Amino acid sequence: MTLMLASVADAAEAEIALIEGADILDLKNPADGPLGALTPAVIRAIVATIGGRRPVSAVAGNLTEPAELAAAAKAIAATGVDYVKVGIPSESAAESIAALTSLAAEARLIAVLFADRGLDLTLIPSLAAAGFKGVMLDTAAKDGKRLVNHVDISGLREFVDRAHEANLIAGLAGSLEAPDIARLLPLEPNLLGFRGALCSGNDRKKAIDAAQVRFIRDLIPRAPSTLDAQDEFKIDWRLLSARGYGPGRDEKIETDRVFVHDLVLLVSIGAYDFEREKTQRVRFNIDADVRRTAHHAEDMRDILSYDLIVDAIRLVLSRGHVDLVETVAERVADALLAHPRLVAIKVRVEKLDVIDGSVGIEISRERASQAGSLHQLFASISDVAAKSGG
Ligand SMILES: O=C[C@H](O)COP(=O)(O)O
Repeated sequence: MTLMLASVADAAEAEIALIEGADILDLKNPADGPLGALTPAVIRAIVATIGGRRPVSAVAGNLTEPAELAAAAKAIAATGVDYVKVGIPSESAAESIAALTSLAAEARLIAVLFADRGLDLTLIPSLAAAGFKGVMLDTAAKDGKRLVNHVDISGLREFVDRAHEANLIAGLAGSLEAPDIARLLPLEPNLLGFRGALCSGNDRKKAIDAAQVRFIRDLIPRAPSTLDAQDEFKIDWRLLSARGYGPGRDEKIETDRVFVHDLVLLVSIGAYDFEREKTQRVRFNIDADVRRTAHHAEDMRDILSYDLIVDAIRLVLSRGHVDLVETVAERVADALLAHPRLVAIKVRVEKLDVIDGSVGIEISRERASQAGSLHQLFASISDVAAKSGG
């Protein structure tokens, strides 16, 4: 499952983040760049205040010289935090990893790579070999550009997948905003990290705001044990389903339609040999029937964003050549039906360069029942927990 990491600057902020449900408290000085460190004395005091109620991480500072970085990380590890986040400088990555290897044997280190400083995915196996526990992708320049402005959705999936293949915790951060969350959750990162989005005016140097922490928290599914406490999951559909009840196709569910129309992308598709050597234009039309909330939609908690549909298409296409439009349509429908709010979907995929006109497929798929949606949700949570060893 995906946990919420909240970066906090002092004990008061840590208490707010803890009360509002952040899963991991990350100690840093946001006034001093992306990985500004607090002093060991301040970190010790905050750790004592938190008193083991949540796991705590702390950053080692914005350092580029390997020996200095290792010494700073060692001092932070000695404060009693659960994890030390260490920025891996792109100019001395191999040397820094080597300098941190002995500490990695005795402390839990999370490497931070920066998406805006030339992301090098080949570092991931080296981090695993050096004994790091995890790797986070973040942005160094806090200049309004978000993580997805630097690495597209298929690149982010590759980052998460490579980290999991190396048995590392995978984290994503970098001026993430509320609409980013639903887009990143399908990639199944173990952590999503936030600072700016939790603060007044989305300004990471200002104080944390309890309402904003709550808003972000509400967008990330909680652990299964707390799911039943959420409004959306008050009915125990698993229990009802086991007893033979449950809303099926006949039950009227109020829906709204979210659509993406006339999206044309260059795709490697086709069963002929000559179609493997080039891309061709493919038009996508998607109509998704989405379960309506009981109240008027007011923020990201109430909707399914069209971004999710575009991302699902791009993720399906990023897997490489596909012979059939039918396969693409089924994969897009499957990916989107994993979203618990989606009730039914129509996917139309047309090849535009085959004849003077278009050829293609239109499929309609619907969720069998709400019990099905819950099954999928729980299955995906246990998959991630298994991947992260937790
Ligand atoms: O570790 C996560 C970072 O503190 C994220 O900060 P940000 O959301 O302001 O980029």
